[in-house]
Amino acid sequence: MNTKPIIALDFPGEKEVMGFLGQFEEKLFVKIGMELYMQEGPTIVRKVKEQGHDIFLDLKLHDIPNTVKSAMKGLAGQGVDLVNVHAAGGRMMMEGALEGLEAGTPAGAKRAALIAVTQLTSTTEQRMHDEQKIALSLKESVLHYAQLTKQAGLHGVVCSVLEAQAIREACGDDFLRVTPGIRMLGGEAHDQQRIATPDGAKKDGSSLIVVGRAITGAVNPVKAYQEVCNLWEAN
Ligand SMILES: O=c1ccn([C@@H]2O[C@H](COP(=O)(O)O)[C@@H](O)[C@H]2O)c(=O)[nH]1
Repeated sequence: MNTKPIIALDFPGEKEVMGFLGQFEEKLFVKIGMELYMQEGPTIVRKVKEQGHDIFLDLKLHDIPNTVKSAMKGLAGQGVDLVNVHAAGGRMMMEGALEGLEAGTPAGAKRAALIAVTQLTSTTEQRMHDEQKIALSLKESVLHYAQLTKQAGLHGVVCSVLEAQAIREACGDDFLRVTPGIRMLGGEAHDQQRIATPDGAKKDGSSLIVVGRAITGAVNPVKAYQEVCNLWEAN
């Protein structure tokens, strides 16, 4: 898998996305999430793909197993490289997602890797206790979801950098730890709670980093991306 930092294309529409991508000369690894997909649908995936970029389609599916299986079957034909579900949907749902992905991938095409969100990087331990009524520590909860995800046969998880090393030790180095919540030193956290720098992420066991506003909100996004790459690749 491509290990370049994944840029979160959290834009309201195609015009903004193309304006952003047009500033880059190289092929990127980008993330299309709910904001963009809800506006533009599969067309934006096709158009970004046509430009030669790798795509993480971040729709975080979470429903009953049959529904997720069918939805994943539909997504499988869109030619993306990475897709995801919520681990809280349970083992049967994740197995269904994998079955749907296998069934929907066109013959001869490469199947997307499937990962599961553990605890969102915007969540704190206190909020998890108060709102989800999970009595474990946040790290234990993330680790539990990672192990459940591995048992279901998926390729890895979305977690924060703070849990990446423990997941690597428990689930093995091949099991992906995809970490959003990346900020440059002293950068504004916004709604993120469990954050780290790109070099901290590499040191602490991330396999892939997801970076949105630190790049898309920069005055010079190409320069900001290069700075992220330099820190990520330095270690
Ligand atoms: O736990 C999660 C899962 C997904 N995300 C997504 O990553 C990006 C992060 O954007 P920033 O601007 O760098 O904060 C965003 O698209 C989220 O939907 C996450 O942050 N945390």
